[in-house]
Amino acid sequence: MLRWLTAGESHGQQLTAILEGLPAGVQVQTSDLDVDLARRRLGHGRGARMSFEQDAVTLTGGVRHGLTQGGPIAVQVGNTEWPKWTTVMSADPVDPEVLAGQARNAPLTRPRPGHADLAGMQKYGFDDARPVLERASARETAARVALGAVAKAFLRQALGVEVVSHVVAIGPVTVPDGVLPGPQDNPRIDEDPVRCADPATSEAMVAEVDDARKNGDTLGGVVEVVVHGLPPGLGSHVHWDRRLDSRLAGALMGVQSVKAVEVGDGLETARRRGSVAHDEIVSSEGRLRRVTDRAGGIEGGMTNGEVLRVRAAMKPISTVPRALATVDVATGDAAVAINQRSDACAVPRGAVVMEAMVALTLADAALEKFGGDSVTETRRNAQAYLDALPYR
Ligand SMILES: Cc1cc2nc3c(=O)[nH]c(=O)nc-3n(C[C@H](O)[C@H](O)[C@H](O)COP(=O)(O)O)c2cc1C
Ligand SMILES: C=C(O[C@@H]1CC(C(=O)O)=C[C@@H](OP(=O)(O)O)[C@H]1O)C(=O)O
Repeated sequence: MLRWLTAGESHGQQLTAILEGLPAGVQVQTSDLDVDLARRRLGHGRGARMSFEQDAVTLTGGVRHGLTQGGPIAVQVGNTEWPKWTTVMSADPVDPEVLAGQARNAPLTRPRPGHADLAGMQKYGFDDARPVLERASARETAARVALGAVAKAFLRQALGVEVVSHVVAIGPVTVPDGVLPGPQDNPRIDEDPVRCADPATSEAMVAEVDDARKNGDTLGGVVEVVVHGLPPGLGSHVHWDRRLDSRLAGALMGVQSVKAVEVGDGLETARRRGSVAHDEIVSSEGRLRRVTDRAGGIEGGMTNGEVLRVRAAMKPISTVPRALATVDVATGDAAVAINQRSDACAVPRGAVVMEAMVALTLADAALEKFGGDSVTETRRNAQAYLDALPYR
């Protein structure tokens, strides 16, 4: 079983993450984590913080000389602005007079509709949104992305699996049907500012983000994670919490701002007749293949050996510069919501987070199926299973 945990606040010293249960012998080094962290920082619509944040990452446990050792993998991601926040975010008590002199410590009492502010203040008994937004912030996703890079390395080395993603919608601008990145075609942020695999749509998406920003507004959208090379049989039909689609949906819904998850053609499939909703099976060159992949590579809660496709819909950013109506909870008066530095559209960045969540979930399912204390053992077990499959 693979387990992972994150800790840390958006303006604290650092984020901390632990991944427990990964076999020994996975080749991974700091630069692999850096690559995905850099991808998560970029994308049209990002806010000011992402232009200077360094995501200083350190592997502090579980990896030696570029190889996992079988023990928990520990990662730290430093927050670049920490020196400005040492007092306000101090773990130890601070002299109230010193705190009072800190503008950054002024209580945030005008909760943003759509953010965690108000419900979090009510639930935890705070009269200030600071402690809520510090942990609700998607800053935390940097820690997940660092772990996701490790999970991707495992999937590639054990099973030859590639996890890629692309942006399929920003606001109302949507890619045409049938656009699907191949295993080596992960849209590159240095080539496409919104990581959309269709150039014409990408241009329209950029214009949509510019227009929203100009009007003091924000946008959401949809990302698709595409996984190539999966064997059939990850997950199970036998119990609800072992279904891979259920686990993937939970993992993706666990990302800040995700409000819907679709597997394969998802909602569109619900509108079709059965005769055109499923993926007919044919025998071709000695192998069983599907003519289509409407199911998105999952049937009965298990991978079916086809390309896995899952989509996650992110709502528009709730820190809307054209501030929304709220109530100042300190006075009870009508007010405009907190408006602080923020992304205008985080969808291209969010896609990298979704990749990480899918990679971690699949690595867990792969270890459940094939086990292995070393990656060599996992690979051998997976190969023996594939070799013994009665129908391929
Ligand atoms: C990569 C990423 C970046 C985000 N950036 C911001 C942001 O800059 N400002 C903001 O208000 N919300 C941002 N969000 C969304 C909030 O974190 C999220 O809406 C909030 O935590 C409330 O959770 P909920 O939307 O799931 O209800 C971002 C989300 C993601 C995934
Ligand atoms: C810090 C990140 O995203 C943040 C997510 C976020 C939110 O409310 O979710 C609000 C903003 O935080 P800040 O006020 O510090 O600029 C974003 O920048 C990040 O992705 O690393």
